[in-house]
Amino acid sequence: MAERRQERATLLDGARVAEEIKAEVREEVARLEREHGIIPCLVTVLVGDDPASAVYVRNKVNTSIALGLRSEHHALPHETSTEQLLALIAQLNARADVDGILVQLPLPKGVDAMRILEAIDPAKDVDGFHPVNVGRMMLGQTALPPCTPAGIIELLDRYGIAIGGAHACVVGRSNIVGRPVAQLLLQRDATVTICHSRTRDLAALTRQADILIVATGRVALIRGEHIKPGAVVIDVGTNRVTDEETIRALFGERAEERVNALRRRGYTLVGDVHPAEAEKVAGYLTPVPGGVGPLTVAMLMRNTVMAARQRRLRSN
Ligand SMILES: Nc1nc(=O)c2c([nH]1)NC[C@@H]1CN(c3ccc(C(=O)N[C@@H](CCC(=O)O)C(=O)O)cc3)C=[N+]21
Repeated sequence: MAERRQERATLLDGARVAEEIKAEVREEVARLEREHGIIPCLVTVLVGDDPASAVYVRNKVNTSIALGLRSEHHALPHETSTEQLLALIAQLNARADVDGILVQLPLPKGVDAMRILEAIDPAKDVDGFHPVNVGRMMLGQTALPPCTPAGIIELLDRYGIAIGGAHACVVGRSNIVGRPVAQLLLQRDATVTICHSRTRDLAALTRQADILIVATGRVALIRGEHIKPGAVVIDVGTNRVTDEETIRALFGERAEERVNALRRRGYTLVGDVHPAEAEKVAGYLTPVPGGVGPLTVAMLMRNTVMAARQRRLRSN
């Protein structure tokens, strides 16, 4: 008898794995205080009033507090200058009680984001965005890895998905996800293809991937035809969709719940992967929300504790 493929992809429960990681971090925080009197402190900086950024930062603050970390938040007006931000960073760099500095992106157009990121002390760069940390990661000396890429690797590991020897295809080449996740996968001995907006035959490449990672910010860029049957699909997209028609097209028979969310909140979150089509082809799939997003926050907490240990105890 012919082997029957499973009807639907297994969902990779990022939210659950994030809870596991956070529980580990909480224990580590308690131990640091008990044994060394150290309470790691994360400082968040938000410039302007983008509503999505405000949600993300609040989530980071609340999670820090829930895990026993200290949290300090700076909300600055949209008009803040590069010089004013640099002055704040210099103060935070100099403070012995500050372990992690997170400047929420995107910054307003008037601010030179690269100058800001380069000004953060690499030892306090819990986002892993400073060129020194990016360079160290390239060399395999992963001091503070970027949170979303590190979270994706953690998710694959905790589900027992083999990376070594697999063909991993990354769609997207951003500094915060595409490039670094490709690098981490390479370090774990995957064969890595990086695709982007100028790639000629996207489907021909993505269809060869055992592990497909999509981080483009384009709703439903990846359809059923882009996916190798049984592949692991990691959807990093977090797009706010506000029209009911798109939601119905994306979720098929399961649209009702999403349409309700839209009516309640004014939007619903969707990824870069067409969920109804992907479920029929992929072997494993991360949902949006509840997939990669929560892992990003969990890894930020872990990085903050790691930064505290490395800087204050000179060990890890
Ligand atoms: N300096 C900096 N560091 C970042 O790590 C950073 C950033 N800037 N700018 C924006 C992106 C985006 N990002 C997310 C974090 C958590 C969720 C998350 O928890 N999402 C939930 C849903 C949240 C919701 O309902 O809106 C989920 O997917 O289940 C999503 C996206 C971090 N980023």
